[in-house]
Amino acid sequence: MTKGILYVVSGPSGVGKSSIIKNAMSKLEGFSFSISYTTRPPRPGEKDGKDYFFIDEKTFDKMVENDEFLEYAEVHGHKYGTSKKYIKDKINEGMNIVLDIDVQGALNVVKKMPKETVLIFIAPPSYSELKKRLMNRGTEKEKDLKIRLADAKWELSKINEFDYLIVNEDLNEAINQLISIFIAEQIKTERVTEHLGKYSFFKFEEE
Ligand SMILES: Nc1ncnc2c1ncn2[C@@H]1O[C@H](COP(=O)(O)OP(=O)(O)OP(=O)(O)O)[C@@H](O)[C@H]1O
Ligand SMILES: Nc1nc2c(ncn2[C@@H]2O[C@H](COP(=O)(O)O)[C@@H](O)[C@H]2O)c(=O)[nH]1
Repeated sequence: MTKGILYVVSGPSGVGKSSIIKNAMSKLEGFSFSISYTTRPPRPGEKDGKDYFFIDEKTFDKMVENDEFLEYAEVHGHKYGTSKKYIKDKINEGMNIVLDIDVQGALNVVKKMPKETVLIFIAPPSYSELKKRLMNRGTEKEKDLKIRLADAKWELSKINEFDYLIVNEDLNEAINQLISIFIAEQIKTERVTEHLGKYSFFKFEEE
């Protein structure tokens, strides 16, 4: 069975990761989104089991103790983690998985699953545009907004560790670029040649 690919989409808070991922995934089949666990309180309109699994600190710490996370991190003052079982099961079933996680998390995932992981960084056209997007979204209080913008500086310094860089200036262009990465990675020679059983061209037979 062909293994799935783990697409890890990362970048500063407010850059547009969720907007790009949701749009790209709505246009493709065979992709599944990994819903993270978090101790952050839900925002208005967010649903448990759809946007995140919203859990308390005690439950989160218990999951860490039980080794249930592929990776977990404290991000902008809250804890976030990726389910190890979900990822391993889906990848082994041949499903492609999309993760929306922070930069520390992304770098930890690639260490654990280097063969399956594709790292994609989403950058803003400028720092002031990032600030504007976060402020317009209006989901964070002044204090949290400052933390997210301060964290962005470190995150942006890690761009070179990623396989792909998308600058999200025009949203539609960014969506198309993500879709292109998704598709191109599926036809990488190293992935295709592992599963050539059903084709005969490589046998150089005359028909
Ligand atoms: N290209 C764009 N131009 C202008 N606004 C954008 C663009 N892309 C996304 N936005 C807006 O920026 C805001 C932040 O986007 P989004 O919530 O998708 O970011 P995010 O990276 O997922 O944030 P977080 O990491 O905090 O979850 C939203 O209000 C979204 O509508
Ligand atoms: N390391 C991880 N980071 C995660 C995970 N799930 C989400 N995130 C990242 O957290 C920030 C903030 O998200 P928000 O929903 O509170 O705005 C963002 O960068 C996400 O990508 C995870 O499981 N692990």
